[in-house]
Amino acid sequence: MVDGLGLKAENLVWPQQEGAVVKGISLALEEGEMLGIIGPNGAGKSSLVKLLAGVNQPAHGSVTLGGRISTEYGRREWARHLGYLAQNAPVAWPVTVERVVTLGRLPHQSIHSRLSDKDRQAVLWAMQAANVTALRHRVADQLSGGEQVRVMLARLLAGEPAIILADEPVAALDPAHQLEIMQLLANHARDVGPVAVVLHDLNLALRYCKRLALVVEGRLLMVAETKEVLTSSVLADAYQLDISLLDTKAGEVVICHQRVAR
Ligand SMILES: Nc1ncnc2c1ncn2[C@@H]1O[C@H](COP(=O)(O)OP(=O)(O)OP(=O)(O)O)[C@@H](O)[C@H]1O
Repeated sequence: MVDGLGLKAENLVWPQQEGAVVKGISLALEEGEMLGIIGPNGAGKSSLVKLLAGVNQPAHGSVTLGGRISTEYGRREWARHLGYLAQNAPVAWPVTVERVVTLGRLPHQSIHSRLSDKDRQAVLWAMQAANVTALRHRVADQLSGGEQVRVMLARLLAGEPAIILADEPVAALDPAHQLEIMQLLANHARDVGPVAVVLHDLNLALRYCKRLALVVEGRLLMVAETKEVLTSSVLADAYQLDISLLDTKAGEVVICHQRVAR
């Protein structure tokens, strides 16, 4: 990570002050953490992550990486530090999975350079990490939705970014692959650099994220330790949900929820 200083957003407003979707959010990713971003549909989570990722520029406020404002970075340099996985990112190209994953090396290559051994190793490692090696010769746009998410994650990992921003990466995955990808992201946070992940599954948030940022109507309602956010009163406010935390025999805590009676 650049200077070990991480990613910091201050007072982000988007798309403009009038009718803003993101209404003045400040947030910093801490070293070694996997931050969960939660909140109801339409709250502004994806819009926030696109601002953090530099996909959209704020009307007000700033994003800094290692103390430098995001707009001072060239696109390749930025992409070497920060990997962004968009929500429902479709694989739009009728090329092999291996080719798609290899595109993840672009930030490390000059325009006409050939693949180096390091590039090839990174691609093989990324395919293995995202569990798509068996799919490597398949045509990417013919894969299932869940397989495509894993391919796009492999493409991101091949770029070896320090920071990962992932927008609902597990929404289309079966339970086993959900756990696999969440563990992969948690390992990245522990060993490489911070991860911010948008989640709707509160049980996954509880299990994998030490801190949660709760976004409601374009504002950061709360950013705190996961167990402080996942309480009955906070979730009743944010989602109109009645929740119970249940201790299982295996020692894990599970969230059960139902709509608050109107
Ligand atoms: N380019 C845009 N211009 C104006 N409004 C937008 C734009 N993109 C999204 N919105 C609106 O901003 C609001 C927040 O959308 P966003 O996708 O950020 O929410 P979200 O919290 O990620 O939702 P979900 O959980 O449903 O994915 C929505 O009302 C959406 O219609």
